[in-house]
Amino acid sequence: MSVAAVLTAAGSGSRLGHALPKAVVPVAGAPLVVHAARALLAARGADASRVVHLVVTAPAQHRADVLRALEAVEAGDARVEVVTGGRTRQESVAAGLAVIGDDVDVVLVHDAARAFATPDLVARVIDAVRAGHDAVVPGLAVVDTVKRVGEPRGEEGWPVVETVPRAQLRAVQTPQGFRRDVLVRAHAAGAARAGDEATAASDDAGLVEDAGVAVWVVAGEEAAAKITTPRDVAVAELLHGPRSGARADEEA
Ligand SMILES: Nc1ccn([C@@H]2O[C@H](COP(=O)(O)OP(=O)(O)OP(=O)(O)O)[C@@H](O)[C@H]2O)c(=O)n1
Ligand SMILES: C[C@](O)(CO)[C@H](O)COP(=O)(O)O
Repeated sequence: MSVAAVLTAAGSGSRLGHALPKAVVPVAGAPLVVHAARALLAARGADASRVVHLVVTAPAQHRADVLRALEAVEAGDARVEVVTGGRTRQESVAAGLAVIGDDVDVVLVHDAARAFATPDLVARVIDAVRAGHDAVVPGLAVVDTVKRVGEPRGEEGWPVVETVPRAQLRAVQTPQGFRRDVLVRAHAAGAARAGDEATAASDDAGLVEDAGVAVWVVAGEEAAAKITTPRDVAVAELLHGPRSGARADEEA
């Protein structure tokens, strides 16, 4: 089974507030995009399938930074390519998808912002597509009670409309995996939404659902949490940085 991946790294990282785009910000010894690329390229499905073509989306003004960062990735015989991303994540994924050949069976879509997702998670997603699911997402059970709210009332707050039964909810992560033809059709059908953050899909599985195709959830992992704010970076440094190993040694 031939697998390609689109690694989204074209966002600005406005909530992180760093001078560089988020994907090239160094965390735990390497830029986020490098950690994410390494996990994708290290993964092996049960039939030894692996990513043979990695397409990374970069901000137009920072293509050179992304290319330079990726020089640190040992790609073996996999092809690594950088394309310019779009105005939204959906547009960026579409730009990546456009350069993937039709000889590819499975496409993974992964966020550089989920830099510490493990190769095991990547392999789990590949295997679920291989097992016959058209679209697969990793998900975690929701630990908070979730309320649906109505329109805000000034600065005061929001009225609660209902409590959503959380046993049925999953917080969805990346990498998400798709049969290539299914993902291409879903992006084509949703293309009119792509240019504006207000209408764009927040994940690729959402586009596939809208196209009437069933989506399957496999177990996600805490390591695949999205790095959005400076606090997330601080947590990632503690969990994955050099001091995390030192602490483990001290405790042993
Ligand atoms: N036009 C865009 C916007 C986002 N992304 C990517 O989509 C992923 C998820 O987006 P998010 O975490 O929201 O990143 P940013 O858009 O960079 O962050 P912010 O919303 O804080 O600006 C990231 O890997 C980001 O690089 C992308 O490739 N193209
Ligand atoms: C794709 C995603 O990571 C799944 O949870 C998420 O929807 C990305 O959202 P963002 O608003 O673009 O960060």
